[in-house]
Amino acid sequence: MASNKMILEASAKHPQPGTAFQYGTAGFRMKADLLDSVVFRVGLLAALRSRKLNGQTIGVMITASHNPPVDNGVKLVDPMGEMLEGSWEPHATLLANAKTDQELLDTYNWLAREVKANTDAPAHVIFARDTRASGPRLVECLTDALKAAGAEYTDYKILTTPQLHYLVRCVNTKGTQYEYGEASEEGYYKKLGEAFKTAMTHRKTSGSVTVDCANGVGGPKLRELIKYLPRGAEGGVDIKVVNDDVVNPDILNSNCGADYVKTQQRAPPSSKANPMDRCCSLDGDADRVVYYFIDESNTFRLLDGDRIATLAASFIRDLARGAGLLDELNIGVVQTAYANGASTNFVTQNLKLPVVCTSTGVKHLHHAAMRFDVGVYFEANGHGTVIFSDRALRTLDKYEPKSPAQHDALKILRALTDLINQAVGDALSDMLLVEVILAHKSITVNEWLNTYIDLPNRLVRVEVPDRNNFTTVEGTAERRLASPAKVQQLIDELVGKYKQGRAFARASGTEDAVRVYAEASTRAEADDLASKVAGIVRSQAASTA
Ligand SMILES: CC(=O)N[C@H]1[C@@H](OP(=O)(O)O)O[C@H](CO)[C@@H](O)[C@@H]1O
Ligand SMILES: [Mg+2]
Repeated sequence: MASNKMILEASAKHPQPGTAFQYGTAGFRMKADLLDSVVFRVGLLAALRSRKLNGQTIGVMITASHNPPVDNGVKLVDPMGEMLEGSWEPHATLLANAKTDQELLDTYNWLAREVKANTDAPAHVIFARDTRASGPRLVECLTDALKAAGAEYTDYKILTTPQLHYLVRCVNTKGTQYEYGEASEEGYYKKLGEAFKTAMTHRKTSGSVTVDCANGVGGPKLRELIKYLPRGAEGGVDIKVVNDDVVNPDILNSNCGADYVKTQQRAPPSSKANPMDRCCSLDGDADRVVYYFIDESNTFRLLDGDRIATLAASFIRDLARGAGLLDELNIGVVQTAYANGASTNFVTQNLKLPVVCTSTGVKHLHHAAMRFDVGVYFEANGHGTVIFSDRALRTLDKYEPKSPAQHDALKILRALTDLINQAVGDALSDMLLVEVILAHKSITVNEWLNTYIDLPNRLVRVEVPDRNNFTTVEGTAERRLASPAKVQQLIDELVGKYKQGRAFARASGTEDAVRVYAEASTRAEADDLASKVAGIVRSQAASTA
């Protein structure tokens, strides 16, 4: 039973440090030292959210993903394993910014009335954390809140972010026709392992895959998962795990991991991979993956989220056709404006599938993907997954194949619905998906790369006095600026001068900067366009400051 006195007393242990906080694209994320009060307050909100949703279980993940080891963060997971509903993000911000314990209590009680949540009703919360040194302390802040708010909770200790999302979905679907899986860490490995084995029937991977785990939680979890997977010789996959040192928390995300590889456009310096070896990198909480290799002329080649999306869409489309279900299933791809134009063309022109462009941030992509029977969504940086609608699952379930070939395709499609994490993008599950597809298509990473040629592109970060001056036009998926006045017009005039030119600028949702993206038919043109657009942004930002 929650009591005002208990909340006041517990809150007094975790005073607000006088910082202004905001629940952003990826929850709260910053220097771990500043987060005690934030995590405490997120605990109160998790209890409230569970109560609002009739006692369904809410997840809390403590992680700062690819950020440096001194940072940490916290985010909420809704009952089906999806991100917190957008309309509740301001509630989190409001609680985090209450200045005193009394103000916090008043805000909490006001919020409970506002959302019509009975603070005495049962509340259920589960949580986990990544490997950061600040994790255990922040867990104490969280449990102080859950106790004070009278919520029942389970501590799942150290997990990847997608594992926690999986568990939330399992707990909330238990005993229903949509039961997602066994609500335990082992249940996660078993589900992926069995689906992988089925999807690999009569196939084998070529060579091995080297997985850089960013010295984060993905390392020990991948080692565990491997125990449930058949090896290469048994029709499975040989996985070499590297950068999996979680004993020394200071090397997390340091010169390795998906963010390093994507932003630096190079393999981790520690990599011992030979030319043409298949490699991939996870990020610090294992919800993001990119593939890469060094080609025969020693050039680094990246296979990012766009490449995974096109590979998956092409495979699933072929399977649907093979099963005789292509007309039954509405398959689509969801990208953001950062997707390479060549990938968008490949999907629409070669695969003949629809592409939807959304604002940045996985929750936008996930939402748009839900409108398809099979929605393939990835951000270029490797966040993403494939989701199957209830209608698609029912169709796959009741369909009776009319030939052995249809039977085989259907079997693989069904296995994919279990292999691919339906709650959220999952680096471990996505990696197994890529391995399955490469084995089925019997292609190398080089052949995968040559499916289409990327347009040269450049992403530039521009620091401005106030990024909030940069707003986008609604309905354009952040591809056009509404303010400062004239900027968009100047960008348009410039872009028209470049062959296959495309460029846009938008304020980052996670960093204090404006991001400029440009692509064009040659490297020199893409670089030139990016630097000129950045110049426009800088000068207009200065004139509006
Ligand atoms: C260009 C880019 O990579 N943007 C990233 C970054 O968002 P920004 O709003 O651009 O800062 O962080 C998000 C959260 O991790 C991620 O979803 C997104 O893809
Ligand atoms: Mg992450």
